[in-house]
Amino acid sequence: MIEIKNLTKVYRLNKKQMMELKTKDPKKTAVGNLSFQAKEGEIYGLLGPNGAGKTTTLRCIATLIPPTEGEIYVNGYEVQKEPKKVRTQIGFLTSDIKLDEQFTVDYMFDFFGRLHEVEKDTLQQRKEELFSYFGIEGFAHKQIKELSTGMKQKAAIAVSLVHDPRIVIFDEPTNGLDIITARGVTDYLKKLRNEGKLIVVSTHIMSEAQKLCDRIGIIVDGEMVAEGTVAELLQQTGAQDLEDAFFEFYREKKGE
Ligand SMILES: Nc1ncnc2c1ncn2[C@@H]1O[C@H](COP(=O)(O)OP(=O)(O)OP(=O)(O)O)[C@@H](O)[C@H]1O
Repeated sequence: MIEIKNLTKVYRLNKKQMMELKTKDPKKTAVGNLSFQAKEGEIYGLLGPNGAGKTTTLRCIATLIPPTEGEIYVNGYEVQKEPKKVRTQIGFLTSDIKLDEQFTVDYMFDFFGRLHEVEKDTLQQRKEELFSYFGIEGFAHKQIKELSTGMKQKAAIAVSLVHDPRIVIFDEPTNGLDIITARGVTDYLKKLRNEGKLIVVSTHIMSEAQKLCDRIGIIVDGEMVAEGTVAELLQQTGAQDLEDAFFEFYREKKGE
């Protein structure tokens, strides 16, 4: 289970960033007072436009950056107090993941398996399962720098799942993938959910959120503006689909 209580993340901007944003304020609040819970057996989606604060929230959950204020509990472990314990519970994937270019997928999988102290036979079994599911066998022994974007993404997904985490956090899981590979990824996330795991994804693709997520939190300007199942969000707005519902919440937040 993930519990987020009043998460606020403020970035300190450098001079270049201040110039780019045309601001004199050296602080940027990316996420403000955000709270939500997500449980095992569901796919929870953070839905929001570019710059809404989705990646920042996921990175705080994954212990990659510290919250400025608030608390995040991952299966009872607080991210700032017990980050190592939190990392044993989660698999984190982001589309800008850096896999070492000169190594092979096979090597990276074994390397991360050892890092997570996965027992040798279990590691082999998981490798066979994941490589077969994502069609990685054909390029498992190629250097990462030789792979296409989609191949790299598949490799990154397999590596992030090496320790069979109870919670899977994917930042824009289908980013850069063709429709067939994207379907393979979303089907796999559903399979994990059906096995009782908790999946948290971020997306700005309405159709993906509508089809994939059991519950959705809509984020605008770092704040949660609505939360619920697709049916609940449609009911709250009287909209026909998630895109229309999103615009209702968006306009309300922006005072339009
Ligand atoms: N390292 C950083 N330093 C300064 N500002 C940042 C930093 N990272 C993100 N931001 C700013 O914080 C805000 C939220 O960014 P974030 O990447 O979390 O949004 P997002 O919802 O994931 O957007 P996208 O869909 O474009 O990936 C944006 O205004 C962004 O410019």
